Amino acid sequence: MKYLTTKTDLTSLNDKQREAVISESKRLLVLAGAGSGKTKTLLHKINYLIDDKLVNAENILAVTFTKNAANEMLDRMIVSADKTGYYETFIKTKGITFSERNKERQNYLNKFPWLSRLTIKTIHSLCYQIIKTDGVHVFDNKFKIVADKKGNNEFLANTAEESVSDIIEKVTINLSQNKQFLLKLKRYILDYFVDFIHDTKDNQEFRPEGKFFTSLKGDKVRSKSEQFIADWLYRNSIDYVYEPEVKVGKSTFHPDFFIQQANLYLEHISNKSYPSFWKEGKMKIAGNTCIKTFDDATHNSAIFNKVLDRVIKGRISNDLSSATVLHYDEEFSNFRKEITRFFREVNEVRNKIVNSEKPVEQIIEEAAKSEFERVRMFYQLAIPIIEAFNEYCVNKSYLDFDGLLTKSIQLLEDYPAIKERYQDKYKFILVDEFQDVNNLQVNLLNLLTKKETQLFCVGDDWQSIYGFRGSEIGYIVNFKQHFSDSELLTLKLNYRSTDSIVNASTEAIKKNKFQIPKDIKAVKRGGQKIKIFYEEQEGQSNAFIWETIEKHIQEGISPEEILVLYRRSAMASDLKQALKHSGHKIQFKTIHSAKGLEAKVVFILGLHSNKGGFPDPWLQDKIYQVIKPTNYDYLLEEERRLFYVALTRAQDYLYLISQKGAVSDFIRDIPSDFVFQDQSESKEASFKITLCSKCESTLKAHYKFCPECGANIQANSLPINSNVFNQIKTEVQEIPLKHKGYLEYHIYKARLENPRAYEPWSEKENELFDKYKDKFDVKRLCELFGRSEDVITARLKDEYI
Ligand SMILES: Nc1ncnc2c1ncn2[C@@H]1O[C@H](COP(=O)(O)OP(=O)(O)OP(=O)(O)O)[C@@H](O)[C@H]1O
Repeated sequence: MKYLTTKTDLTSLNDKQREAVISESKRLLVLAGAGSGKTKTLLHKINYLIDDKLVNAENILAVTFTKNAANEMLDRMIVSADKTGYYETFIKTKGITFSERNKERQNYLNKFPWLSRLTIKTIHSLCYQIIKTDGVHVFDNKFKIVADKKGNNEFLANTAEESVSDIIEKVTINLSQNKQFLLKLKRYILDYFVDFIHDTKDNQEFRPEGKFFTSLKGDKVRSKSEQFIADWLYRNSIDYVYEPEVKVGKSTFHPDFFIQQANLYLEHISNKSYPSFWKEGKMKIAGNTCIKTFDDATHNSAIFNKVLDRVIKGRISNDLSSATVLHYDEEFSNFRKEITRFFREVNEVRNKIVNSEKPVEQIIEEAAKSEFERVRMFYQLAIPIIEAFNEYCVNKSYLDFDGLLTKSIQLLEDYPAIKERYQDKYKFILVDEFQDVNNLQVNLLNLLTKKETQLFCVGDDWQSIYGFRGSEIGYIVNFKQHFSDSELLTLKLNYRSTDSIVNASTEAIKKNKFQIPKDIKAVKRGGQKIKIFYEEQEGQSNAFIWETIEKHIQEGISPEEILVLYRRSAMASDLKQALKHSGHKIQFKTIHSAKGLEAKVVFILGLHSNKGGFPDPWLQDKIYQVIKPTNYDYLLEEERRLFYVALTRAQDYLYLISQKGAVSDFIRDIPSDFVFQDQSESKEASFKITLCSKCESTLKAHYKFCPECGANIQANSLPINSNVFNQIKTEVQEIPLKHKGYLEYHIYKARLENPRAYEPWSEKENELFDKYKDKFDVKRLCELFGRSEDVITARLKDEYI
């Protein structure tokens, strides 16, 4: 590239990055793989516009997708402006709190007024500002934000006390005053969460081997038809006994139902029922009234309702209208988990409908056409809930995150003068992580952009991981179709990771069909190949991870530079618990929340092919297919992109945790050239174990004190081999299988029961103990000091070592 003199220091950029910075293109996409300096390029562009092009900072808008990313951008801008280097040192200081950081950031923004004139914001925060300023035309500018979860979000000061799920539950309770709605909801929860009658096009009618269907009353019955009868009785508040025992002479029968109020037995006849003449005869002799209902009638629920009305209600004298009132709480008290999951799905669908920009009527129509009963039933419940939710929010002046966008779009569309004001203000719009945009966001960007505006986007289609909540990878892949007269520039050098990591991740992502092929090269050469650990039992990798972390820390890597990643939080709970006592504060993150991060050492957990492993294309659920039909391959590609994001967070060391016999397909996609060769699925973890010569406990080699007897290990240990260890751990049956292979069993057990019990005593604790030991009994001392009774007793007797 030709030699260039700029006021802005662009010497730390490569040629392509510099080309992007100085480009005058009105629509430019800088496309690159991970770690290739996209954000760095975008920030240099802002500096360049201000210093070289003398653009007024007020005319620049930089958009990100998370508050963290916006803050990170601001921090990086301050660092480049602050020539003293103080701010850079400050933000790298260990242990500074979130609010200290915010305060210092604000100080610096005051110090450099041009920086505070820049608009560096999340897209939601930009919309928030738009609605606050001009929202009165389309909504209410005194609105409150309603968030998915209570707690932290970027509009905390103006967030409603109730969360989205609170409101969903509230409106559902309200709708449940209608008994039909309440029972329909209960029917859904019982059928599809409790009884798991998933995905069958027609519910199975009869299963002779057992009772699989739950009635609204809560008992288990044998067939869908019997469930229908039981439900009908329940809906009409008619008490019944299912399969009562009837003795006639020496014979015992179990008719299907006994309805005491009508003194009536009911036998339901399906084509799978056993012949009933004999039974009927006997019942008649005994003077019992037994009526029969037939399966054929159940195929039409209206007819069957009539049949039951006639044969049962007619025989009951008391007033049915005085039926007991049903209460939401009572009906669902045993199904909290299930109803919460249902609400989550309703919310998911609610968000997807907004993002799809399809009218609700169309969704209702499509759902009604579904060949799956579960889907039809779901939408019969979900749509009234969503409509009631929307009405509730309007009445309370609440906007959710998508609402911020839809209202801003409506405002700019309906009020051209306001739109022009924003267009004139933001002459330069820079978008980071462009691969994550959804329809609404692109609509908004289009409204903010006029012909003269420079739109500068950076992104990586390989890292598009928010399709599940509406982002559209098509905008980046087909950028040229969506933005006319646009240009594309590709960055090909990865500065973050070693070549094994770059090559492995590039090979893995190449399996995706919907992508822009890129030839990415690593700047860093050499380094360790990727290591894969194959667990034989769940949790067995914990010891391996612990030891690897210890090893890297001893080599001088700080714990903050170690990152543990996982697909879903549950995958890490065991390891978190196991590492709690290691004393090292390493970072744990879901892959989605690790976007944009980098770390020297990365572990990726849960790379197995069992249920809940990785890949896990959960959106395949037919409920979501109504709004946006997607096939398995499409969803699998998003999972693969998520895997790519995880791999590319690692700078130097990458460890993948898999399972023997259930290896994730994604691991198989990594060519063996990039994997540590001493590994095979069959190789077991090795443990460094020592034996305390005082009490003969087995323990980890690096322990200083024996957790059992408190002896000094350095002086009292004998190395033992892992065979002894394995022998011990298999002998102990009461330890859950998943913990075997972690720490030697009794250390683990003791530490779980009383984590602090065996830690050495600090000076302060010694001092307090001496002060209080005569004032309290042993039990209280155990509570106060978090130690076991034997330790406290030993101390009281001055026997503790
Ligand atoms: N020209 C360069 N010379 C040296 N280092 C660079 C250069 N460009 C980027 N880097 C370094 O590479 C790393 C990744 O940069 P950055 O975070 O900007 O990448 P990115 O493309 O936005 O990454 P990702 O998409 O994975 O989040 C950073 O540590 C950055 O300092």
